[in-house]
Amino acid sequence: MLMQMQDVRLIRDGKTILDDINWEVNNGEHWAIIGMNGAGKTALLNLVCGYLYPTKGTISVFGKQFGHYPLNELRKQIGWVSLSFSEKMQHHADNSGIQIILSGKFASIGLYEQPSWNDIEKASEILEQLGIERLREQSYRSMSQGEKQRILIGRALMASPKLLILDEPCTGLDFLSKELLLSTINQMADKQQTTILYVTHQLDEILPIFTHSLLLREGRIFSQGLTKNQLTSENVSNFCNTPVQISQENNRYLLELGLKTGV
Ligand SMILES: Nc1ncnc2c1ncn2[C@@H]1O[C@H](COP(=O)(O)OP(=O)(O)OP(=O)(O)O)[C@@H](O)[C@H]1O
Repeated sequence: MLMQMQDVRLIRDGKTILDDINWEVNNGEHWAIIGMNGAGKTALLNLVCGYLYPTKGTISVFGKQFGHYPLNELRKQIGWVSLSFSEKMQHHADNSGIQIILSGKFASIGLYEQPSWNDIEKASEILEQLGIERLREQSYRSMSQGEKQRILIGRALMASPKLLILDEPCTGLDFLSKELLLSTINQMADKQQTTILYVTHQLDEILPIFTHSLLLREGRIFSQGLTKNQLTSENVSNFCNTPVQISQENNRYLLELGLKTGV
């Protein structure tokens, strides 16, 4: 088992942000975490990485319970790609694609240590696997938003994380860049050993690689399990308190408002 939360509650400033969280992630699974704004998705990820501590309940990551494991060791094995991280990277915008990827080895923002030949080889492999070799020498500053996201995923992979968190990676991307990013994620899931937790508001981003889904509403798990059982018209209609019709086309989920009458 990779991660387990038992009966977790999180209270901050007198407000219950998460409650009754029972969730298990196993090797070989990739999870989509779906929730509206303010549902508690970021808080949930902060608990996984030990940036927040639960008010009640227990959390184990990689088989070790919190409090029994140095958090910096744990975090080295978790890659987290988010918009706030991408903003921090702006201070090192002169770095090239390969330099940014290499910095992931040292968990630093910016490259201060001399990488070995093995590191450079690994970074080159990642560039190739993600289909972004052409960004190798290009400055981060000059990359498009979608290219930056793909480089940051590469950076996270450099540390060979057991768990990779992609926090709304398609935010701000145009439809073409979004499709390119999704296809990169698809390829990566195929070739890397890492388990992905993918946070999103959008059902069309939930690729077939996401075997499992967790639907979070107002700080509680609304439902969880195999994606194909979660993303049904009935379940999603109940989840959003609005009748919706879910269909699948080319292995992608589509959502339409309103139920078809069938007549
Ligand atoms: N320190 C805090 N004190 C009080 N409330 C907080 C604190 N941190 C988060 N919250 C609240 O907890 C709720 C969940 O926040 P969170 O950022 O986890 O949501 P989210 O699902 O990631 O939302 P979004 O999709 O908009 O990013 C929000 O209502 C937020 O205002």
